[in-house]
Amino acid sequence: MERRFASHPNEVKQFDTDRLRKEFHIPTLFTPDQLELVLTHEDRLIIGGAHPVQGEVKLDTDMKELGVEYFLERREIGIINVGGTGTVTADGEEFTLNHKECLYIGMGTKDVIFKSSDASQPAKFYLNSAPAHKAFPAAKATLEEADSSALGDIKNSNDRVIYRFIHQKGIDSAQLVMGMTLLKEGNMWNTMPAHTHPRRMEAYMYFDLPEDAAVIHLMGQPSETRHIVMRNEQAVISPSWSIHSGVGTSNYTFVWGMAGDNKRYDDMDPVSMKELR
Ligand SMILES: O=C(O)C(=O)C[C@H](O)C(=O)CO
Ligand SMILES: [Zn+2]
Repeated sequence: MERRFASHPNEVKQFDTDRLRKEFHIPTLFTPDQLELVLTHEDRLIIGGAHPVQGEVKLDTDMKELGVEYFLERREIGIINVGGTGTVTADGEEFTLNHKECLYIGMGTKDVIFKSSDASQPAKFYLNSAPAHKAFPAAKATLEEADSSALGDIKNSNDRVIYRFIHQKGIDSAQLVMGMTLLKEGNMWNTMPAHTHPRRMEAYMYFDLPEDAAVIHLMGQPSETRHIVMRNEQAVISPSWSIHSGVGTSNYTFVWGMAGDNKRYDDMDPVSMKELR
């Protein structure tokens, strides 16, 4: 498991492209038959991917790094499948996850195993895991079951639908909030006007992007922005002091996940367009 430390906005101002990417960009999430994990000290979120192709992948790491006996002893996890159909088995209970479906597994679950249903169309399980203090039941949600809202419009090139899976009025959790935003064809902007939420950090994972396409992800304090060029199936860490927005060279989908003081999706501080620099 890779470890990333938390950052101070005054320090981040000085970063060049390489350093920005080293601290915030997660280039590889899906390696065949492996588990990729990055633990950020921003609210201790673990961001990762399980990509079982020929065999099973177990949710496991060097437990010394987490100071526990098993991965979910003091953690909860949200899983969204961005690949072909697969199964997640949590302490013997099997859940089938189709493309763009979400599963939550609570604290105290000892064994989590990922498997693809068809090796020629393998599953890609994107993972966000946050520290938890209480056990909540495992629960699955499809896009139809998620709480959704339409946002933006074609005039502003940001016509999109936000699906909330794990949140205050949906799947219950200790602190994890997770969902997905789908941009309609011809729409390239997400989260503009931008916002921050000093009560929570956030991670984005962009996907459904053609191979030669990119999303120019914006981060930083509103008056001190920087950009990170993102490719398909890559993630980016957004500290609580940072905006998180992006414009694509084509439309795309992204998974967002948050951890922090509260689970109120609408607890955001809007940034006025005039403030951005
Ligand atoms: O398209 C959007 O706008 C989003 O999806 C925003 C995220 O949900 C977010 O940043 C929540 O804090
Ligand atoms: Zn946000």
